[in-house]
Amino acid sequence: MPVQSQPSEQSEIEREQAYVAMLHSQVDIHRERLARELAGVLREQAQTAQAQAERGAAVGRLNRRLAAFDAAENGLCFGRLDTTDGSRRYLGRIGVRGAEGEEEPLLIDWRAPAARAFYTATTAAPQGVRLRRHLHTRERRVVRVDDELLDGTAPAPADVELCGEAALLAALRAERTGRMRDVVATLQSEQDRIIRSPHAGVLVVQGGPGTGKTVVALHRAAYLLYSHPRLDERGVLVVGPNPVFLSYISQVLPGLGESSVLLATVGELFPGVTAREREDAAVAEVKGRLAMAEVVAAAVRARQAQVGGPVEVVVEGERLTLEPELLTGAAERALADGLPHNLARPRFHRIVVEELARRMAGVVAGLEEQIEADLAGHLDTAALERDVARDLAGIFGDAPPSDPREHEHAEFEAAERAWLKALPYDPQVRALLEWLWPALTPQRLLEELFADPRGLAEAAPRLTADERELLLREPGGGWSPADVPLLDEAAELLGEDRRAEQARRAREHARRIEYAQGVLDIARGSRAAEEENLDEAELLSAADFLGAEQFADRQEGDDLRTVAERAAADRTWAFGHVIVDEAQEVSPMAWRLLLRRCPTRSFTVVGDMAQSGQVAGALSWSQALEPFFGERWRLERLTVNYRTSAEVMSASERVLTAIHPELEVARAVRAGGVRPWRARVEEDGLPGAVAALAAREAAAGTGSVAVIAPGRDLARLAEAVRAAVPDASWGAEPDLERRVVVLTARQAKGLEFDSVVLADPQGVLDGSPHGLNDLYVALTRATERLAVLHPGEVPAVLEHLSVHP
Ligand SMILES: Nc1ncnc2c1ncn2[C@@H]1O[C@H](COP(=O)(O)OP(=O)(O)OP(=O)(O)O)[C@@H](O)[C@H]1O
Repeated sequence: MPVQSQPSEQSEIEREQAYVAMLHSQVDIHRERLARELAGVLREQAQTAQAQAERGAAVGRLNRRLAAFDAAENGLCFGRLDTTDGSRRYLGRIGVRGAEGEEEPLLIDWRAPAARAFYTATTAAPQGVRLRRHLHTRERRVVRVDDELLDGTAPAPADVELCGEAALLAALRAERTGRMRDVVATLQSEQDRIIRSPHAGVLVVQGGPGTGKTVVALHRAAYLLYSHPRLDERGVLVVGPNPVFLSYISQVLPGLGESSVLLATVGELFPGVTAREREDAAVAEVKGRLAMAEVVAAAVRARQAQVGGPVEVVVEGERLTLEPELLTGAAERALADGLPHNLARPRFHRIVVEELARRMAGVVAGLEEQIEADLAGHLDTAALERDVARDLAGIFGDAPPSDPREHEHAEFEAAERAWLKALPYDPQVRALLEWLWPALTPQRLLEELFADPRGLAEAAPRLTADERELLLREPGGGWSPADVPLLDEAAELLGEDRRAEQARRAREHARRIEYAQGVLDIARGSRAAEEENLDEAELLSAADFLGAEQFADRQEGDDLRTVAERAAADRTWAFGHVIVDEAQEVSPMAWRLLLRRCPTRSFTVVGDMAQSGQVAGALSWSQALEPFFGERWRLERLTVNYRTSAEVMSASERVLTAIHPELEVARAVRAGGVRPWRARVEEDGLPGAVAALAAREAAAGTGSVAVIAPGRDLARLAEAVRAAVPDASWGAEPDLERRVVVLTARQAKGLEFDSVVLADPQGVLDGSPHGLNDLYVALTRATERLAVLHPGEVPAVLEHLSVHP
């Protein structure tokens, strides 16, 4: 272990205080300048659409920079590196430049290459670093410094070396608040390597509980946004397993000054749909299977003129028959360029209307012919007329008269054109076209599919009858998170016919121009009236600068939403990078959705296969990712557990072995905590015992307490806990900032608490086919204390815990 020297002299702290104070005043100057610049841009008149877009971009950029300055207010500067060549660098949450002309920055951003040694220099490989100093600050005050000398005077440790061990352990010992914090000051070398790995391609990070996978994922988002400034425009998507988890991590990126990041569950990624319906894990599992892509595609195909026999329509009393082959041919032509359903629809309709028009024109021509033929039976006047005309032409040398068939053809074409115009308004024809090829929204397609046992059987022949039964439901019941990837799949295949919307916008725009013209005319009119009394300068008005169109554009206003807000509202938004946390939870159908959100396939995927709670969860990363990325992904591992004490980790060891004998338990950095224990309680006494223990834990310290229990028993236990601790929180979206929360293992995924009371481990095991994984998640949430209360026998995997006296 490197030497941890605690400079006793107050003077060291004072010295650093002076530097930190100077940094803050410099930041204040920059901030003021930025605020002035922003106010100036907001005052500017953007007169064209392009200028408006540029103004919007400038406002976004300045706002982001101001947010970064604000976020850096706490912990602005947290480190110092002294090198063997005598130079010194300060590191912080943002970079701070000195006065004009000064080359060296006053503070180096933690993401800059020059900051890297702070996270990676070790006694064995000091990289020219002599001293690494951690500065602990409270608001703008320096309260402590921790030093490590890497100059070779200390022996290299035999085990893995921690960077800034004192600062790290202090961070890990701090009580949990219900919100994750950033750890820029104490990132470890293996984490740093992953955070800075190249942006392109797919990076998979496997690590046991508490190894900092979430920490790495979020700091990587901040790193990528810093080192690839263009990413700011497309934004980064961070996907988490549930809203509770997202609220737990929600402060980290804003705290790092990054706002171009959208945090969402997969269920939140279809704008306009709130997927809150709960459903059985078995139903969600079927919906998540890759085979569902084919089911949705078949359901769409079934709505594209798939008829069992000839189709008839009556127009003006005429019965016309369309053969199935004709309709199939029309469908193929409509889809020829790979158009989605709703965009191919007008084409299909046109082809069918053309056919009907041709037939109607033919019918009418046929009728005329019939009448003429009847007349000809009496006298062939037409032939006679033709002979006379030919004779006359021979006498006077005229061109021979045109072939009457040409005339008939022209008549036919005119009739056809008339029908082409008229048929789309014929109610019967319209009904037929709508039936053959309806306009579909993803919602309508799925609601109709899931309400129709026959249609579902045809679309999903590879599912068993029982599996199809799981999918059937009444329409109008709302959407579940597992429906969202299906809606997205349907949206891709259906496409959106935006012509109506575009026409509406065009009309609206024209109306605005007309209105603007009126305003300008009034302005000019009133000026003419006042001209005699006013100076030239005072006469300048909107009318002098703007045309009606520009004026109308200005009325429409700028789009000042952040990148994250715009991305959240747009299903087709392409993110620059996607981070998937707890990725072992992501179903194949959800992967397809995520791939669409990032066509460049730039992904960071973090998770732990041992914590998979999916019924048909993938057993390995290869199995999970191969269908989407093939072999094109890199695997990194995190091996050190920062959350859980060695004692708590060893309590969960047998569970891990039962799940995946080949997975190694992550090495815990902290030992010497409280030993986990178990106690048997009477079945009836479980709620009372859980409540009493939760109340005791809450009273014992200031840290957070979680009761983790099987879903089927959650309400009963939560009520008992609330009787003892009235402000305890539970439910669909529990408030993590309360001292005591009651959760299922599924809800607790990714979270951590100072103390965990696990109620009824057998119930957790029995609650899902992946009960062992859920139990593993529950056990590994504790940072300090873990107690297990079991009604009846203890599950074998927990037998080794010491029994509470
Ligand atoms: N370098 C670090 N410095 C300080 N704290 C750290 C560091 N790395 C991780 N931690 C802390 O360890 C805890 C666990 O981190 P995190 O939640 O990222 O782990 P995880 O691998 O995602 O865990 P799980 O799989 O159980 O969800 C958090 O409190 C985090 O702040």
